[in-house]
Amino acid sequence: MLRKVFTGRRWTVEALRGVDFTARRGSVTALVGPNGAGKTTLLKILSTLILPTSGEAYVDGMDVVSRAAEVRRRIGLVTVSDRLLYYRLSGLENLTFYGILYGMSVSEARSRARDLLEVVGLGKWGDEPTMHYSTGMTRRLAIARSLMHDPDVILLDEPTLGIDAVSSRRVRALVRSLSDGRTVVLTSHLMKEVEELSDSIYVMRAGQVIARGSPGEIISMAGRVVEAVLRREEVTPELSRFVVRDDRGTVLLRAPADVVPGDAIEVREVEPTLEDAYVLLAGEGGADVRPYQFRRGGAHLHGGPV
Ligand SMILES: Nc1ncnc2c1ncn2[C@@H]1O[C@H](COP(=O)(O)OP(=O)(O)OP(=O)(O)O)[C@@H](O)[C@H]1O
Repeated sequence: MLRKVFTGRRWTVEALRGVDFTARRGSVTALVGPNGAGKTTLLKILSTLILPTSGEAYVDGMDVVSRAAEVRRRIGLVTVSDRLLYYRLSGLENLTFYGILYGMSVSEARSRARDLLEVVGLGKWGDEPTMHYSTGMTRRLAIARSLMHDPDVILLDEPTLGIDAVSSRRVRALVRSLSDGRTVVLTSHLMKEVEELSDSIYVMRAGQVIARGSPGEIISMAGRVVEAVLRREEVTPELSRFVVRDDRGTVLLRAPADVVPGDAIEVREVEPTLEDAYVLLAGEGGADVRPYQFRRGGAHLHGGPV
């Protein structure tokens, strides 16, 4: 069970309170949860950027603490704030530079960089300084960079944050293709994206995993879901997280059937979505949901026990 406590002189934050995590090769695993749930902290531990306070984490069966250097060689990390690109350099030069840092010869690095620019759909832009790239293009270049050393594991923190719908589609298609033979772990707040992309989902809240399963399994945790129109005064604080539209006087909810009051103005059963399950699990009161049972302690990225 992984724990991570951040401490200052006068404060302590328990970012991970005993998390058990396994991601499999050839699949996309998503970490979802409200702000502060501990998703990024978990990614940082898996990528050896920070040390766990206690517990173990493995990548390909290797302990991220005692074998950090080997783990790093097997991991590609893509984060939201990309300060690792040199804006005056072209996409090709940026990638080549990283290839050289990974020990490749200049020609080897340049050739791999050219190939990867094609993979991420930036072939035509390779010679353009990256300061001219859009946010979506920069994100794709960051993904290409994370692939330079051909890692087995790709960790992506909010890969489509801040990019437009068309670019997001390209990034999602790219992420999906990355899982071919690799282990992909991503965080996202977009439940549609998670539903579309992932094979396995961990729902985190306040440093703990409160549910995990395939998208279908997580969706089924929402039970029967209805859309209901209520008078505004009927919306209790417990119901407020289910509100999807607030017109004057009446309010539209999407909620589990059993929480909707019997005297609702209108009730209609709908197909549950991942977002419905997420709102139920991770929203206020989500802590009431009992955590699922886990088989082994620690965190594993493929190769670990299942
Ligand atoms: N370096 C740090 N020093 C102190 N506290 C930190 C540090 N990094 C994270 N935390 C705290 O740990 C908790 C978990 O943060 P984390 O960034 O892992 O959450 P998250 O699930 O990724 O959230 P978000 O969705 O907002 O990215 C938060 O309370 C955060 O404030």
